[in-house]
Amino acid sequence: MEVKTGPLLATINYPADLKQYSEQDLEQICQELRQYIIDVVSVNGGHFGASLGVVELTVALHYALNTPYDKLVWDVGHQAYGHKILTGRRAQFHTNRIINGISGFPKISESEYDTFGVGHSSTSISAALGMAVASHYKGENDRQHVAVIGDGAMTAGLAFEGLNHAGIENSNVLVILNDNCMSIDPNVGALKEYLTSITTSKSYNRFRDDVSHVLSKLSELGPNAHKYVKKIEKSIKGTLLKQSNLFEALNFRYFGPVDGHDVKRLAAIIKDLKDIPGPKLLHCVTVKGKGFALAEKDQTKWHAPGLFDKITGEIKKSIQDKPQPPKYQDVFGHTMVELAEANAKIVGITPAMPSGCSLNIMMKAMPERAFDVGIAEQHAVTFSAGLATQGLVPFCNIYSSFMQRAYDQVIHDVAIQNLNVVFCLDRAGLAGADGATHHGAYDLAYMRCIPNMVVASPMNEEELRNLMYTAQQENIGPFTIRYPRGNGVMPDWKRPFKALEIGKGRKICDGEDVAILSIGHVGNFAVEACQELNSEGIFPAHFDMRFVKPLDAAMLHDIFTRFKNIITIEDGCLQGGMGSAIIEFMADHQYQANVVRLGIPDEFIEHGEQPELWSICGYDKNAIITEIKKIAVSRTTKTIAS
Ligand SMILES: Cc1ncc(C[n+]2csc(CCOP(=O)(O)OP(=O)(O)O)c2C)c(N)n1
Ligand SMILES: CC(=O)[C@@H](O)[C@H](O)COP(=O)(O)O
Ligand SMILES: [Mg+2]
Repeated sequence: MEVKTGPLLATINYPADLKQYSEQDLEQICQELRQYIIDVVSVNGGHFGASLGVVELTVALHYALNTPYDKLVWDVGHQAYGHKILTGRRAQFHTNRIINGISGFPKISESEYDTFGVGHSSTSISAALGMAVASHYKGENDRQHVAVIGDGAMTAGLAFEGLNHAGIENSNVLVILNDNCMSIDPNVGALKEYLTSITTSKSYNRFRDDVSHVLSKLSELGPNAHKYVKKIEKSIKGTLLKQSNLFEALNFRYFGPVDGHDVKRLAAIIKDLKDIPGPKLLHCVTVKGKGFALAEKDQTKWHAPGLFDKITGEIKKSIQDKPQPPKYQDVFGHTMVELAEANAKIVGITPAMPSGCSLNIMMKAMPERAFDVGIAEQHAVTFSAGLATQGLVPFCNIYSSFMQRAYDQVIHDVAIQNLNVVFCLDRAGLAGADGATHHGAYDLAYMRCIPNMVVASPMNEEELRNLMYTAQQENIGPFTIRYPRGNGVMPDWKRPFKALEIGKGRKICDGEDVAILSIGHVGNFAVEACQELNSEGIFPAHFDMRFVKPLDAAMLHDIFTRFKNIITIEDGCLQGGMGSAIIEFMADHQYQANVVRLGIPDEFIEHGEQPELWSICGYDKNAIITEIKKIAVSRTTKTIAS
């Protein structure tokens, strides 16, 4: 949909166009940019509050820096809509996150202004430092390297690894800490409290301002005085400021806190900082959702609100003719409370996704037994391991793609010690509009190869509950349950718990010609496909594997004995996934069958609606029907020929 642009913004396609304007015009440009983001996101969806919060910072950065020569790295990238609009993509912005449209995150292949592909958090400092060191090797010492990182992203270990290294490299790196006290949910942890204290501490700020004031006055005494000032500054920094400021202690020159919505001041400061070599950190204080009152007020809801009426702020619900089944994440959240009420050993852990995974339901009901540990997937896993060593039963809930970051912790801290940690992997499979960075494509493959690990996936809400119930039993070892983004299939999901036999699948329907083996929610696509095929006289058998590890050997022996055509279906990568496990079983037991695997091919799948992506990857209902018809037709042809 075509959306109108304000008069100044209409003239700006690239940062060079921005530079024709005076500092006095920047405020109007910000206002038009903010309005444009509101106009487009309201009809198109996507992340919202974060981009509104950095409008001034975005304009100031592109005004003061010489991008793309200077390197600007956005952390996570969900706040980079303004950046996209100012760097050649205003006309495409209405295609944001839509299939074949532009990505919702910076992406190297999309623009030379997108210096680093993002989506997962806390990579910006390391990436910018890598670029800075490379510039130094190439002799391009006038180049600036800027990492814009939020207070939420700053809580991850990776961000501190970057700071730790940058502090001794003497490279041209400017870290801009965009501090809005928010992650998706309110930010948590001691670092957050520290940032709040330096933002609000009058005595610290007065002391720092006094020091700067005295030093600048001394500098005015002439070039010789400048030398002494540097010496005094060094010794003050070496002692007092270092002791009172975390970033100074890591060898960064710390500037701020500054008002991140004062575009003129920001542009001036960024220009000044260009002349200061070495690692620097500018602490900007901003408001997430700035300029859209409702988004400022309920920042979690407006992180990514979906479509909304930009005048009334009413968030549009998709109109369905019948009540929808619940989201898997909500079944997880409510089931946690039920299980924890009955089992005092259960605790819940999320790395910064309480709303996204619905652990907030447990955090509200039993706050002392549910932990948001910040963006810290590695810590979440090892913290869970520690809890498990003491006999507690941690349910560690992590989005499937974010779990990739904690792989060593899963193996080294949990699986080798055979600890009773339950991993609930949300957003497993193709996640939709967030695209390649967020698809939970690899979990079946990366969990299946770990000794001691049980790997299961529910086909519906009842199975999710029963798997969670089963996993809490004592001495069961590490247990992974993965389920997708979105709704299940059972409006009446709250049924009594039943323990499931580990490694046991179930037959959904018997049939002839071909056996469908599915894992997880995609089994419902197979059910629909079978219904349609039955009406055409084709009767495939269908089995819900439920567990990818251990496999149901008895069921598989029966299947391989009776069927020569097998189709496996999974919402996960084909390489190493469930279909691969079935082929391994076939080879190990010397069966011979024609096995067709449907799932995510060996390539990165872009953004789009989930059904569009399932269709592209060839494992939705229609794709299953097509595959089965190929087999059924070839069987009929063979029968006629013989
Ligand atoms: C490794 C990883 N974990 C979790 C997320 C999910 N996530 C995306 S944005 C976000 C909040 C980031 O907060 P902050 O960096 O402060 O940015 P803000 O939204 O406040 O601008 C989270 C938790 C992610 N993208 N990557
Ligand atoms: C940027 C980011 O990582 C999150 O905001 C993510 O987009 C959330 O995804 P869901 O919408 O599936 O919770
Ligand atoms: Mg934040």
